[in-house]
Amino acid sequence: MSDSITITRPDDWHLHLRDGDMLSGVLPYTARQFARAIVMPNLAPPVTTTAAARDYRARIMAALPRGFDFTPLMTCYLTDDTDAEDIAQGFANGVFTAAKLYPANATTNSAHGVTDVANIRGVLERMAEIGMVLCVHGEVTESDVDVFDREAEFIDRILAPLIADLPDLKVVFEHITTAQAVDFVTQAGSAVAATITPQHLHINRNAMLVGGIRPHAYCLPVAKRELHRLALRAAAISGSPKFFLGTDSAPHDRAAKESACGCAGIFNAPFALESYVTVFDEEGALERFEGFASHYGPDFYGLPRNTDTVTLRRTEHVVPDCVDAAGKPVVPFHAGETLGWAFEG
Ligand SMILES: NC(=O)N[C@@H](CC(=O)O)C(=O)O
Ligand SMILES: [Zn+2]
Ligand SMILES: [Zn+2]
Repeated sequence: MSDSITITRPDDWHLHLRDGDMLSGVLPYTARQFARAIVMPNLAPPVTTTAAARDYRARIMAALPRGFDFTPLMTCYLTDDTDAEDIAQGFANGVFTAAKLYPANATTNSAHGVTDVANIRGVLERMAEIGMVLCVHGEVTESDVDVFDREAEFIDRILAPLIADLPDLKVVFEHITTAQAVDFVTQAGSAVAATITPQHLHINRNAMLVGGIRPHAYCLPVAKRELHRLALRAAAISGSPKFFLGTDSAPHDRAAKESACGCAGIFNAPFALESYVTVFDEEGALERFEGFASHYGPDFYGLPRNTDTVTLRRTEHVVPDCVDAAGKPVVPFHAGETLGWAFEG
């Protein structure tokens, strides 16, 4: 039983950094562990143009404390009116790394999202030509579809036809939560990959609903039955380069979560690597952690792997009930639990 593990420094391929005080408050937690992160564009208003992404990236860099080496990789929030020329130029200029498909009203700040993928067919075709990755929040939004079925329905109704139509388009099916998504990604060609969050490896829907309603376990896509969690764990530790790390760390201040209509999102940035490595350890797959955390993401995006390393050590520590994010209290994932691994840097 090894007491420590040293791996190539990881990147986070799905992250919400927010803006303003919240940005300053949460950024150090991510920058402490990760070299780069795919930064989600669902601000209010969303980041829909190269100019807006350039400004947002500058605000992120201004919020980064001295001594951290961190590179934000920006994404473009696709709308029905996205200009293919603008995002292609943003990609060519190194402002955009990817573009993000939010089905309209699927999740937090997605009201300006795409109402029908047919409306962005030209943009997606252009992205396929230039090799720009499409990140997807994969849930349908029809009111007659049960919330627990929305990801599986998305595969059948939207994703499978899209991939058949544009087989060269690089697609990351983000924060997958179902066995159906695991199967779909496994069987798809090499242009299709998926990210997996720590929470979906640790919790099923009971964690949210048994013994009281627990708003800090609520995120979208919502955690599913145990059989899905087990399928996700098997995928994460499989060694398949199609599955890699994306935390979907999504901070909301405590009051916005503990509400009659609580926001979706789990803030896992403070102990993200500790959370993931626990899963690989429990599964007896520590030797496959580095691929998932540090290799398959950059390989898929066509970016170089990081060259420095980080170390995690087997040490018990209790996760605080609440952390401060520039004056705002935010409840972290695993609050009050004891984790068996600590990040050393
Ligand atoms: N995952 C979440 O539950 N919430 C995210 C949005 C998202 O990734 O869908 C957020 O921005 O809060
Ligand atoms: Zn999402
Ligand atoms: Zn997200």
